[in-house]
Amino acid sequence: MTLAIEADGLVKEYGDVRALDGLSFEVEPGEFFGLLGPNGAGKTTFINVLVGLARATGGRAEVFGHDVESEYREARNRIGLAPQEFNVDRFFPIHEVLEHKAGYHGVPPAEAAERAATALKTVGIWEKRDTRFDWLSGGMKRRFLLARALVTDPDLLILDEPTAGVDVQLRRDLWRLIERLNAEGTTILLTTHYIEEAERLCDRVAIVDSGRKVEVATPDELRSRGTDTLVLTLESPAVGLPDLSFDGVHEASVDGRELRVVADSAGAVAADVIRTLDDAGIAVADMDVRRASLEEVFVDMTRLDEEATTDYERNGHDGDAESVEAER
Ligand SMILES: Nc1ncnc2c1ncn2[C@@H]1O[C@H](COP(=O)(O)OP(=O)(O)OP(=O)(O)O)[C@@H](O)[C@H]1O
Repeated sequence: MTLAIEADGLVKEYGDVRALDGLSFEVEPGEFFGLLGPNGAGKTTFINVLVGLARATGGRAEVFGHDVESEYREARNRIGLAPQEFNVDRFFPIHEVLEHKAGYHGVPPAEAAERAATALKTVGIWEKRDTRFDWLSGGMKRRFLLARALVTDPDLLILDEPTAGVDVQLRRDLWRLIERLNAEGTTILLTTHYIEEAERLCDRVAIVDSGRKVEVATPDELRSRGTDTLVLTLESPAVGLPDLSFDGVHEASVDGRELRVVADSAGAVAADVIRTLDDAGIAVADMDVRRASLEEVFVDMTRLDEEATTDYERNGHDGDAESVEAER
């Protein structure tokens, strides 16, 4: 089966900045795939390489089997991109902007007009069709970027921070719409700073940092790598604690009536903790388990990666880079 995205050892250097440092991963057709990483991790650079806005310094990438450089047109025609920046022609009514876009991708005029209408209706701004982009509200601008990405009927929809700066209601509307597109077969590549968004929408996520892949897994798998916190409410404030250092327990602390036990798995230690408390004459009134959020795991993973890089650099790596490539 042809992969939707195949990136293999991608490198992108801007002067002495290595925006991509050997990035490799694969996205299956029909997947909802998230790209997570801190600011400057290389997410937008990766997208720019896929859509031909930046030329990789090394490695290769394919979109539905087409090399993004040597088969630029074929690859690009499969992609709809809703970028982070509002890079829209501001002088034409928005329906015309969409028609031009479809025309540029080889769609004949009558069909282009039809597609423009459909895309505007899909994102819910059809009544604004004769308005210029500048006159749309911030939320409508986000909707419009999505319409523009959809007008070429893409197989791969790339959404770079699609809900940045929109209100909660619109964010949920956009989620529903994107989920529907995915259910209808469109492959989605999403970058977002709202980890909750990735957790809710994505089948798998890649965590990238400093231009490198740290991990690829389902949100659930990633969360299970974080720690659980067992929160016990005691009948009365505890003065001292019995020894709770069972296998898998990272720490135990008490504050008044609240005892918190941080462990790899709350389920694996709960019975031992309660029995030990009971033996020590400490009665438990209530118990709750809090699983690590994807956000916590993400922060841990990117911090660990940061520390590893620093050690590596301390040990003599000079990170040299060559000249800046001419951009397309
Ligand atoms: N055109 C450019 N010229 C020079 N450096 C660049 C250019 N584009 C990106 N960079 C650098 O490459 C690195 C990766 O940037 P990129 O925008 O890809 O990160 P990002 O993960 O998308 O970040 P954010 O989450 O902030 O959007 C950064 O250090 C950035 O400063």
